[in-house]
Amino acid sequence: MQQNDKSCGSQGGDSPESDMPFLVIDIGNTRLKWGLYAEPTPDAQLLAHGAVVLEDIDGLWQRHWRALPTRPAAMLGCVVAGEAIKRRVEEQLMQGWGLAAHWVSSSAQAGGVVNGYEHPQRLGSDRWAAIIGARRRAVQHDAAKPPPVLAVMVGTAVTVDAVDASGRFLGGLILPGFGLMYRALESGTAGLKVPTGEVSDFPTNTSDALMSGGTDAIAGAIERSLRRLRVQTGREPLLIMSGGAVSRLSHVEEFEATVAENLIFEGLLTLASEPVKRSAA
Ligand SMILES: Nc1ncnc2c1ncn2[C@@H]1O[C@H](COP(=O)(O)OP(=O)(O)O)[C@@H](O)[C@H]1O
Ligand SMILES: CC(C)(COP(=O)(O)O)[C@@H](O)C(=O)NCCC(=O)O
Ligand SMILES: [K+]
Repeated sequence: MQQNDKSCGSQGGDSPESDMPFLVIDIGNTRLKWGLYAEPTPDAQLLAHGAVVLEDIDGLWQRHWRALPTRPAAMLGCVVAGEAIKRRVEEQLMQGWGLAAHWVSSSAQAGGVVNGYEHPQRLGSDRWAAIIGARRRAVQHDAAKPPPVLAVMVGTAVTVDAVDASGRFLGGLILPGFGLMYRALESGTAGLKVPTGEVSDFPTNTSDALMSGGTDAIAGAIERSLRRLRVQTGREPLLIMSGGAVSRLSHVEEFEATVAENLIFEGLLTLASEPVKRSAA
């Protein structure tokens, strides 16, 4: 997993000269993740990447970006954290590189996906990017007959989003992530503390019971969505998972998942590579 450090910046091997180095940014409710790619295409080489918790957002330029040998020529991001956080990132991009920020808004159709949300613009833009990244992987999997795909993001919240074989986003679930579940249990009860337990089928102590309960809540939601998508489409869906806490599901044996560490980046690059109108916010 590449993005689990509290605040890490790293530079990948060789940095080939590129006409159009491209920065992608995903600002969630816990962390900002960034990636610098050689060009704005989905198969571009990842030159450098990092993550920072939102409390440390003001150190992005000093601690992550200032020392990069390659200057991005443009950027595209998605942000579901508040307006204030977005501004602080925009300021650093502008002051450091003179770079104007461009942010994805969810739309009725983009990147090969038709958005089935009742109000397409209200879909979280991070979900939209992940859905577009997942659909691209389904097309890559079988270009002639792409399978339906379930895009699961395990971050602050967990989202489970279904795309059918034609590339239509059918809808999806939002549930609390591991941290939110455990904090809710801790603050809502007198006797529970955040667990460091093990997952087991029939837990026999409090820590294991909490750890297993949280894992089963999320794994169960995935299993149910997977089953519904299978029934609705009559085909075996692809299951693609990503997000900072995705490794907590790695031992779940009930389903076979592909972990795509940079699923949101893949979606952002897909969007960047197609000529569409975007608002410079
Ligand atoms: N260093 C870290 N700091 C904070 N959360 C981390 C860290 N490493 C892993 N995590 C886990 O990843 C989750 C955040 O994942 P992420 O995908 O960055 O969320 P978001 O996109 O909502 O900000 C946290 O809830 C936590 O479970
Ligand atoms: C569901 C989310 C909170 C997930 O946020 P995250 O866990 O990535 O921080 C975010 O995508 C969001 O605020 N969505 C808007 C509501 C919606 O998608 O319906
Ligand atoms: K996210």
